[in-house]
Order: sequence, then structure tokens, then C-alpha cells
Amino acid sequence: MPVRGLRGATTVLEDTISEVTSKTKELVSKMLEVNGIDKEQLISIIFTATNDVHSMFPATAARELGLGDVPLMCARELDIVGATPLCLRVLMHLETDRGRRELHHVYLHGAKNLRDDLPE
Ligand SMILES: C=C(O[C@@H]1C=C(C(=O)O)C=C[C@H]1O)C(=O)O
Repeated sequence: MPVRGLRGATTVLEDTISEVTSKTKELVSKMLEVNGIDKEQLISIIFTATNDVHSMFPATAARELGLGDVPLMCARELDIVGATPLCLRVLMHLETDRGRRELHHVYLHGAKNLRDDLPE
């Protein structure tokens, strides 16, 4: 089966464990839900956080969704002047028969304005 990449991003209101947990779970759940993805299709997930996020690893929150056997990785986003603050990003790799254009990338909260060049 072909491997595709799926993007998502959200912002958190503040750098706290409860905010990072709830926003990470919301984003990952929505990415799976709107694309009808079963966890078995997942190959790996990379999370990034802007450098104003210190309270926890988004991967820890994602594991609470039952993704314990999916390889996860967290990294720092580039610290670009003027970039959206308190932002969590996700790049999911999955097996799917769907074409690239059939996948719906998910941008929530303050990250909604990040990209308008990708199909929703
Ligand atoms: C602008 C964004 O963020 C940055 C730019 C990206 C891009 O140009 O594809 C992807 C991730 C980030 O490094 C975004 O998340 O859309």
C-alpha cells in the first residue's frame, strides 16, 4: 500500500500540561477522524513545538489515545521571526490507497491561518 504524509497544526493557549495534552489529543484525533484513518495504518508521527513550549512532550499526550505502538518523535520547530507562537505541528506517515489530494490536512485554533494552499 502507498505511504502518504498528513499534516496538522494547532496552537495552545498557554504552555501547560493540560493545554498541550488536550490540544494534541484534539489535533491527532481530528486528523484520524476526518480522514477515516485506523491506527493500524499509521507508520510514524513527528511532532514539533515552537520554542515557547516546555511543559511536556506532545508524544506523551498522543500515547494516551492508544498510539503506544506507533513510533513517535518530538522536535523543535525553527525559531522564525514573526512565526505563530505556542504552535504544535504534526506530520503523520500512513499507509493508504488514497491519493495525496484526497487527504485532508487539519489546522485548528490559531494555526488555521498557516496554510491555504493545501486541500482541506
Ligand atoms: C508554515 C508552517 O510551518 C512551517 C513551514 C512548513 C512548510 O512550509 O511546509 C512546515 C512546517 C513548519 O516548519 C505550517 O505549519 O504550515
